[in-house]
This record gives sequence, C-alpha cells and structure tokens, in this order.
Amino acid sequence: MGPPSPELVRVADKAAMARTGADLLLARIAENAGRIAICLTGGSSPKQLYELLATQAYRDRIPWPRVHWFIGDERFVPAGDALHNMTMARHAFLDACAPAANIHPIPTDTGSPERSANAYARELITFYGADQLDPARPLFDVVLLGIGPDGHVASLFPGYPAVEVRDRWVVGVDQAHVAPFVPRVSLTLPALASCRTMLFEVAGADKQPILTRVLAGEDLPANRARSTHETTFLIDAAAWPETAADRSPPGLPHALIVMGVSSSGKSTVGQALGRRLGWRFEDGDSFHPPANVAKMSAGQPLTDADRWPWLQAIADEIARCRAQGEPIIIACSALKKAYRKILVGDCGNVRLVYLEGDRELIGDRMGHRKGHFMPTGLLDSQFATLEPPGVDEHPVTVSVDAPVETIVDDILQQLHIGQDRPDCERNGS
Ligand SMILES: O=C(O)[C@H](O)[C@@H](O)[C@H](O)[C@H](O)COP(=O)(O)O
Repeated sequence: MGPPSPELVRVADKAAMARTGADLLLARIAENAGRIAICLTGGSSPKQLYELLATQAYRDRIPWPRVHWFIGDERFVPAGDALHNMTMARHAFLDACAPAANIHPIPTDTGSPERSANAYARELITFYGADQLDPARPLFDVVLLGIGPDGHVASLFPGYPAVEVRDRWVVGVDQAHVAPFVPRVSLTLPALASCRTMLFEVAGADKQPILTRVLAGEDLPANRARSTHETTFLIDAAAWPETAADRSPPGLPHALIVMGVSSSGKSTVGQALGRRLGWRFEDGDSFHPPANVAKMSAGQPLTDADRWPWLQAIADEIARCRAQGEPIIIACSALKKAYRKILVGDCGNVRLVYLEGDRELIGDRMGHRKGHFMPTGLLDSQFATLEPPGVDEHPVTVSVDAPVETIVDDILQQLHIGQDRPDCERNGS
C-alpha cells in the first residue's frame, strides 16, 4: 500500500497560508523532544512563513538549539546571490534566530553540481547516522515544498532523469528548463519522502492551472513527492482549483457552526449572518454547564471530559432544530476535529464556517474584550489545541481580517447563497 493520500487544506490567502504553515511546523517541532530536522524549500511561496518564524509570537516557541535547518534544493550560484535559496531563508529568519552550526546549506563552491550533491549527501548521512533510510525513522520532521509552474518540486523537473533516481539522496541537475535557468542541486524523491510531515504551500491564481493538473492525478513530480507518513497541501482560495471547490454537499445547509479560537469574532459574525439570512443565532457558550464557565473564568483550560457534555448539548439543539425544519447558526470554538464530529455527525447539511485569524490580531482583540470569561492567557492553549478543519470537512474558510459584512459576503458566496446586503453601515471587524 502506497503512502497516504495528501490532505488538502484551504486557507483564505497567502498570509493565512503562512500562519497555518508556521502553526503546523511548530506543532510538529513540539512533538519531538529530541533533535529536530526541518528541510526548507526555495522559491517565493515560503518567504512569509519564514519571516513569521522570526516574529516574537513564533520565535519564542521554537527550541532553536535543538532544531537543524536543511534545504531541499539549491541553485548552483554563490551563497549570497539573490537566487540562492538558503540565503533567502537566512535573511528571513535563520541568521537572526538559529545557531550557525544548525544551518546546513548545500555547498555551491565545489566546482560542479554533482560534487555539491555528493558533499551534501555525505552531510545528510552523517547527520542521520546511516546510509540507508528507514521509513520508521524519518530523516526530517518536516519537509517544505512548493510546486513549480511545470509541476516540479525542489529541482526535480518533469521528464528529467533526476526524478527517477531512487538510490541516491542528492543529485546534480546541470540545467533547468524553468527560471531561474541555472544548474541546480536537489534532494531526490526518496530523501524528500523521509519525513513525518511533507507540507506543500501553493498560493496565487497563477498556480491554479498546475494545481488542477496535479489534483487530477497527472504524473508530475508534485504527485510523486509524498511523505512516508503524512502529506498536506496548504492551498489558498486563489489557487484552489474549481474542480475541488465544489466538493461541498449540495443544497442549503440547515445549520451553520461558526468556529474558531476565542475572540476570532464567532458571535459577531454569527449574529450578522443570522440577520442577513433571517436565521436564529445561538452562542454555543450558552450551552456550557456552570462548572465549565467557572473553570474558564478561573483561567483553567477545559479538559475533553468537560467538553463532551457541552458539545452533545449543542448537537442536540441542532438535531431539535432540524426536526422542526428551523435553520440555526451556532457559534462554537470546535477546535478539534473530534469535537466537530460530534456537532456535525453524519449529516451533510451542517456546515462549518471557520474564522481563520492571525494570532497577533486575535490576541489584540481579546485584550480589548470586556465581560468575556476567557482570560487572554488561555489564547496559547486555544491555538495549541486548534486543528484547522481539513478539506474532508468541507469548511467555509474566511479570514477575520475584514469588516463583518465583508466576511458575511464571503461566507454566503462560498455557500452559493445570494443575499442583498442590508443598508447598514460598515462595521469594524
Ligand atoms: O529552487 C526553487 O525554485 C524551489 O525549490 C522550487 O521547487 C519552488 O518551490 C517552486 O518552483 C515553486 O516556486 P514559487 O514558490 O516561487 O512559486
């Protein structure tokens, strides 16, 4: 049986992709109490993610002495050159945050791509401690990848011999048929596959054509690169192929669950949505038993045992409304997939509306909220628990960094529900 098929995660835009990627990277780093190896990628897609890692909100959560940084491919140009991938990563965050000894560039001063490939292979083998990759002991914790306009990954171009190499970890590529037209050095598919998580970043309308071909199953390097464990595609709305967009269940939903971390605007957006649709709105927090409210007000995070009765009470309300043919909108954090399974059940017409937001923005909002029982100190706990909904949950994902009515427009558009805007003033988000 081959590696598991990739999970497609839709994000609102490039900024949301960077945040989601950085959050997933930190989650994988947090799972490893030992030495960690991250394989970076080049190109433009990962730059925002790299820059996020240097910000206080992320930098303070990375155990820098234990993390080693590699690169999946390199342009055969001198370090410091504008085309040099590891130079871009150094400028974005590595030089400011990582110990120099933990940064492992591909050498490009060896005289030839092949010599560089052999030198890097030796370095990887020394780091790994063996010259045969064991699927049970991946070389990397995370491998980051982009997809080129021709469907290449790293510097493995369609039709090139390097794509077929199975008995080497790194190869030289004498010429590239896409820009930049310089020789390359690239990890091979087996080396890239040796990871706990392979994370693709694909954003922008210019990527929609190639992504449509990839998701249609065309034999391209982007379809051959898969982790031996888990592979995730982060795709923004602009790159999202039409074919994948409409895999949502047909028909009007009879319940909408507005989800997200505390202070992401669930109640505000849920109420505005209710006004626009003429549906009843309920705040999911009102279904918490008093013991839960007391715990949260005292700054104690809830356990799953605390949450089950709360989630079941919401699911019961949804079922009651369905039985009466009354549509409803409920605001509920629903941070974990297991929680959402209780709320959605096996009914296709309960839809998730995911309010995706920057940790900094939401932190600021929480700081300004009065009379809400979730102390800001628990925001870290909320983000650590958050599992963004996967494509199999058919979420409607919207960025919270917009006015409320704009967010509602976006939600209704994704649900294919046309509604005239009320002549209300534009609310701040
Ligand atoms: O050296 C490189 O150019 C990259 O490693 C390459 O594989 C990149 O990931 C894709 O070409 C996508 O590039 P963008 O992210 O710029 O679209």
